[in-house]
Amino acid sequence: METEEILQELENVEAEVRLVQEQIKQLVDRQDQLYERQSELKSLLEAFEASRGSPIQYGGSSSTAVENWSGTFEWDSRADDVRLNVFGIPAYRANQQEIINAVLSGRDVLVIMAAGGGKSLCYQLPAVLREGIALVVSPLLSLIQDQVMCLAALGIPAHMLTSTTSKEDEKFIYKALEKGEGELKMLYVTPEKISKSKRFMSKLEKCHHAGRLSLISIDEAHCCSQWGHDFRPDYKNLGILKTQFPDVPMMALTATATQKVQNDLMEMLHIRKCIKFVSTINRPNLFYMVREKSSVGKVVIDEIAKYIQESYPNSESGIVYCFSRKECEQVAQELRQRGISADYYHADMDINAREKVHMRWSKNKLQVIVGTVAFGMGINKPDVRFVIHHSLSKSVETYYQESGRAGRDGLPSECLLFFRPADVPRQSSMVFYENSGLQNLYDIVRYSQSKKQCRRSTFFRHFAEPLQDCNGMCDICAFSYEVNEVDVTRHAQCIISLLQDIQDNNQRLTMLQLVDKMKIKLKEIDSDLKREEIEQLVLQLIIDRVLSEEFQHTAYSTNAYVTIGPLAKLVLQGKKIIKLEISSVQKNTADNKKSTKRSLTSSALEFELDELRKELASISGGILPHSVLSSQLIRLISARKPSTMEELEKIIGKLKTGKYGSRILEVISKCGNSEQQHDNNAVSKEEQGRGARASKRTKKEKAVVVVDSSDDSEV
Ligand SMILES: Nc1ncnc2c1ncn2[C@@H]1O[C@H](COP(=O)(O)OP(=O)(O)OP(=O)(O)O)[C@@H](O)[C@H]1O
Ligand SMILES: [Mg+2]
Repeated sequence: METEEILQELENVEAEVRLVQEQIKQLVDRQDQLYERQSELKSLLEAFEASRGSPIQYGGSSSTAVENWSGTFEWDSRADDVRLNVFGIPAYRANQQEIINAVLSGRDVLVIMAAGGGKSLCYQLPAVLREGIALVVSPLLSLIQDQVMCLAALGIPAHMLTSTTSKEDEKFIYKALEKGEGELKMLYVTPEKISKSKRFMSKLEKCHHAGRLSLISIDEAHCCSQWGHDFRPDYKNLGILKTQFPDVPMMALTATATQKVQNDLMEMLHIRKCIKFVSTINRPNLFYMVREKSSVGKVVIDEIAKYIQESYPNSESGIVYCFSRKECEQVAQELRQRGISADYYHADMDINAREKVHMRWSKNKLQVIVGTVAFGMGINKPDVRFVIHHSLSKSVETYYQESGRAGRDGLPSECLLFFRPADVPRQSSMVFYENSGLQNLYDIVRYSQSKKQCRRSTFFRHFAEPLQDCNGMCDICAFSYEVNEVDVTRHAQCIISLLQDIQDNNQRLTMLQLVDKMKIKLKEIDSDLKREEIEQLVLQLIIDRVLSEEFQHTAYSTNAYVTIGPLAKLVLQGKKIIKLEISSVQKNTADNKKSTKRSLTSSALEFELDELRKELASISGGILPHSVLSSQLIRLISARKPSTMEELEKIIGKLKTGKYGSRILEVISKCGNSEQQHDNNAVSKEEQGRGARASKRTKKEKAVVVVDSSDDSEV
């Protein structure tokens, strides 16, 4: 062999080795994911088998087979009294009573309950009932402040020990811990206090020694696990609490946790024998929908503005999530120009400016917050009626969390995602280095692209939970689209050979460039695929690992390119058939309109009560309107229209009736006569709104792809 020949072959062999290594890496990643899924499915199966013949697993407690936490307990009547007359809560929600019973029986408890499910009551009520001081660990100052303020409004002595606590308050708290002096029932701290303050820990030990530490509660417990979405290093050290105070019942609470996170946090907190209460992740009051996103920025904003104005004419609260800080500012400004009260929130702002925006929104003085992912865990507003994603989230889990900030009060709310394929490469170039980052992204892309599969089913699958009925609460189930499955294997082969040629010439293509080239090339095979369908196909091939994304760093950004993937060969050999879902018109029948009948507008009385709670909140030392009366209580009062203090007390309890009862009854009697008239108007307005929304959903724009790669991003 000539030297040149050897070199040539060596080069080829090395190139192939690189390719094989890449394929091995992808296969190993895939194997890991499959193992993880396998273990999730096995646990699911075990759970099914364990619960066979006994009550349902989800929505019921996983411990029902062993102990009956819904039976009668000696504290039942005291607990009922505190629930109604102190917290103003007319009835327990799923699992709350069982959890409270387990804690009051002295057991360690893990609570997995969806956002807004009512986890706080599960530790606040036992804290009131048990002798001594309950310690609550919570990750964010804003969450702590909000809770302490709400508890103070209910007359429950709660304090916080954080970086903002004054010397005087600190002294009061330390005295209460050490000597049992002063009134202190609940103490909120950030995890740093446990891991960094020896002084605090020594006071806590004294409190425990004197038998006054009643309960330890770890809120947002998923922060313990590095597999969760919000890992906090200081949460890792909280295991010390169980080691030091083994006889004090500990509760760990979180909104969502995969099996892996659950196991991890039980391990970290040393509560392996805890009783686990898993409620469903389903949020039946949320309506999920996806809309095609125009490539023209202004058109997207027009659509968002129109949607908000038509669906929420009474300035109901909402959030718009954007990809980058720059985008947040632009979108907020453009919404304002269209007459919507909106402001932005992102990590680049100083903390005071951020807090100011948050407070205006919490007090209903601002309708919409346009935020990046930085606007997250601290949000405690229960009456968020809509969450719009201007851009794609990075995973199903993130989308579930972000969209889940809607409707925490249990009332109907909407989650709308604007999707265009061009948003995918800018996300993938941010997440590709994360553990399973690309796979997680592709899962949410699958959610967004699907035209046939119920949106909810994605969440059940992701959290390894059995499917539940969607009840027409997603666009797919509500407006059964007419979908044709078209065999596009030939088109896929064409894409692969085009990419092969490009790679043979040592060139690369971005998704946008590939789609451009394909548009021309497909003419050769007489294809009538539209541009957006080619985009959809390229994305589908990436998700199905026929193609791959590859990344290259420049000084300013990371660029995503499309290359041939591990399964391309199968397609070329005709062993893998590729089908594309193409939807034509939607069947928007009267029937499915009926199934989405959601009561989104309020009656005159609800409106007046909402005004009243704002007024009462501002004269009650700046507490938030929802801690005066929740939206759900407003609905109950409007439905029952109590006319005496006694009747009102049955709905909102003694404490709230004592404080606000006379004003509430005044509003009810004033509104009595005009109510019917307003109701009629409201109904016709709602019908109009729905009609308009339905027709908007039928409208389709043509998508032209523009890849923005220079955006600054939050992550
Ligand atoms: N049994 C109940 N009936 C009516 N409202 C309730 C009940 N329990 C709690 N709530 C209300 O539901 C709202 C959400 O409760 P909470 O803040 O405890 O939710 P959470 O489970 O902690 O959610 P997140 O995961 O978002 O923190 C609050 O306004 C609370 O007052
Ligand atoms: Mg909570």
